[in-house]
Amino acid sequence: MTARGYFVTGTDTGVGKTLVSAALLHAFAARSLRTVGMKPVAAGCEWRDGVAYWDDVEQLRAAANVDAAQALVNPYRFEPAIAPHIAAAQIAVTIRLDVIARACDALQAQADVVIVEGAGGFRVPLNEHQDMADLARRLSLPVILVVGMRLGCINHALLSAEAIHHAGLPLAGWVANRIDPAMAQFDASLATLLQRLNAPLLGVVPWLARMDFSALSTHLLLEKLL
Ligand SMILES: Nc1ncnc2c1ncn2[C@@H]1O[C@H](COP(=O)(O)OP(=O)(O)OP(=O)(O)O)[C@@H](O)[C@H]1O
Ligand SMILES: C[C@H](N)[C@H](N)CCCCCC(=O)O
Ligand SMILES: [Mg+2]
Repeated sequence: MTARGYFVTGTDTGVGKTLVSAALLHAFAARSLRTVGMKPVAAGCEWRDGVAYWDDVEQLRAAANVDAAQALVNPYRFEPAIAPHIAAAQIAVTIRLDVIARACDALQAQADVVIVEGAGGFRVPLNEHQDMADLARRLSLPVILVVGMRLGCINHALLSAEAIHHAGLPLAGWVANRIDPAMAQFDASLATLLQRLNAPLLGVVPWLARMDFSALSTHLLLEKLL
């Protein structure tokens, strides 16, 4: 539990990375640590009264106890909810890892723990040559894998773990997030992942009708983090 931050990835987009990242921020804050969230690349905004909002960025900011500058928390944001390298190319922007790494350094100087949320899964491209795996490696952060528990997640989780290992990064832990309350064979699937993922299970997040990140943080066992 001594890492200066974690890179939160997932088995896919929409599997609960933001939810788990927010819960982690609350859990670390409950241990009297200064926390900040980072969403280096956000794709897909909501418009409210003519103003664009990126929900992940808002949620991470709300869950953190350090109020860091928006440009550090979220160096890159794109309007359409599409793959980031495509969104960037559409407006002639190149996502640069050095820009993100500098912002992360600045956040680390302001907080004890920085929770960096990826976008989509671990091999989502960021520019012509680099992807999320390169970013996690550049930031030198241990990885937390959020497994969205639904049919197909066993394969996605094992492939993600393999890619994290291949990137030379520690898989500090994984979280089973129950995104499909009707999933058949939930217990057997969880048992399979427990047997085959070579990392501690930090918690099982139940299907939640209402979001309560603070209560949710009690489902995460931080002491199991490497
Ligand atoms: N355990 C859960 N119970 C109920 N709803 C959930 C649960 N986990 C996630 N969700 C819902 O699923 C949706 C996707 O979750 P979330 O935004 O955290 O995914 P993500 O992995 O961060 O996606 P992205 O790749 O877009 O960042 C959200 O509407 C969230 O509220
Ligand atoms: C728009 C979405 N919610 C994420 N921000 C980006 C997901 C990119 C997925 C790319 C892919 O793997 O095909
Ligand atoms: Mg998210």
